[in-house]
Amino acid sequence: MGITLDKISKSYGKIKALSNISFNVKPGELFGLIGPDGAGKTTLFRILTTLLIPDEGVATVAGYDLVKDYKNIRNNVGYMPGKFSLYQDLTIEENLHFFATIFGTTVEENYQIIKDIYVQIEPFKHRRAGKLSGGMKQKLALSCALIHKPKVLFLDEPTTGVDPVSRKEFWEMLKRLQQTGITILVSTPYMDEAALCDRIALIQHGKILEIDSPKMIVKHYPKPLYNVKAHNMYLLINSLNHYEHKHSVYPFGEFIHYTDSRKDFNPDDLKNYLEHENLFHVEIETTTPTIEDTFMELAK
Ligand SMILES: Nc1ncnc2c1ncn2[C@@H]1O[C@H](COP(=O)(O)OP(=O)(O)OP(=O)(O)O)[C@@H](O)[C@H]1O
Repeated sequence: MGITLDKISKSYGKIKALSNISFNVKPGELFGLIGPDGAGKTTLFRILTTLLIPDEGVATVAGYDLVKDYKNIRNNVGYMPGKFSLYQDLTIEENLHFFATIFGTTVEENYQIIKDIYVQIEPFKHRRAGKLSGGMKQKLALSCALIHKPKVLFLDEPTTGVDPVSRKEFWEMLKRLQQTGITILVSTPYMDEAALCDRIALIQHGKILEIDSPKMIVKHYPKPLYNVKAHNMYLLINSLNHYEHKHSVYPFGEFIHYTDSRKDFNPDDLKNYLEHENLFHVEIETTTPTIEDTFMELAK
């Protein structure tokens, strides 16, 4: 029970939030939507969870048509919106019971599905949701999104504003959840999380740039990429930016990621140029593009 989208478009007045979006998420797949703020991720989630109607295009979720079968979609999907979705004045336990009740089920009936996640916040079950840490809110929101045993789970930036340890734990949880057969569509602006998905779609300005597995998506990087290092990073980046043959220059950890506009680029030419610019200890070596490099290049 996956997801299919065919030429979905949506505008808010003059703003084209989504433009001709087509892709499939296979049943049981963990699929990532990767893009910066304003790329259109939330709009896409709201359409797929039947909270917004697209201007154009058709889509199915868990085998149901977005418009015709919207009630079935609502009963069969779990949605964890990016903005906090819980009732702040209700306790952990009350929030969970509330979500179970509106879906016509009970916490006891489906406890097995959330047990792994819920046991971590159960000791605080009488605490109001408004008083929880980011990581605890996130676990509660996920428990609430799962309590009616959905076939498809939508997670909109679930780790934004969450500390690195909780982020890591969250992704371990998602992987375990995936083993139960649920289809997961998750959005994130973090490229390290993209690498943990089965497949990813890179999205910007409402358009899909590329879709592939994290391993294969970097093969879409169109040029040889180089790590460049020298004694003074500030001078290095300035000099590279002024080099007439530069195609792209991005700081990347202890290196600058550099591509050249020429087909017959010889790194020795660049080295000579940089040494003329008074840079010492210049090192240039080829490197493998990351998902972030690929995104930056395709988004140009
Ligand atoms: N209700 C609205 N009215 C007008 N414009 C909107 C509305 N909602 C979103 N937009 C615009 O549509 C575009 C896509 O927004 P959307 O929220 O879907 O992106 P996003 O990738 O989820 O980003 P973010 O993480 O910032 O929410 C943006 O340019 C945004 O400003």
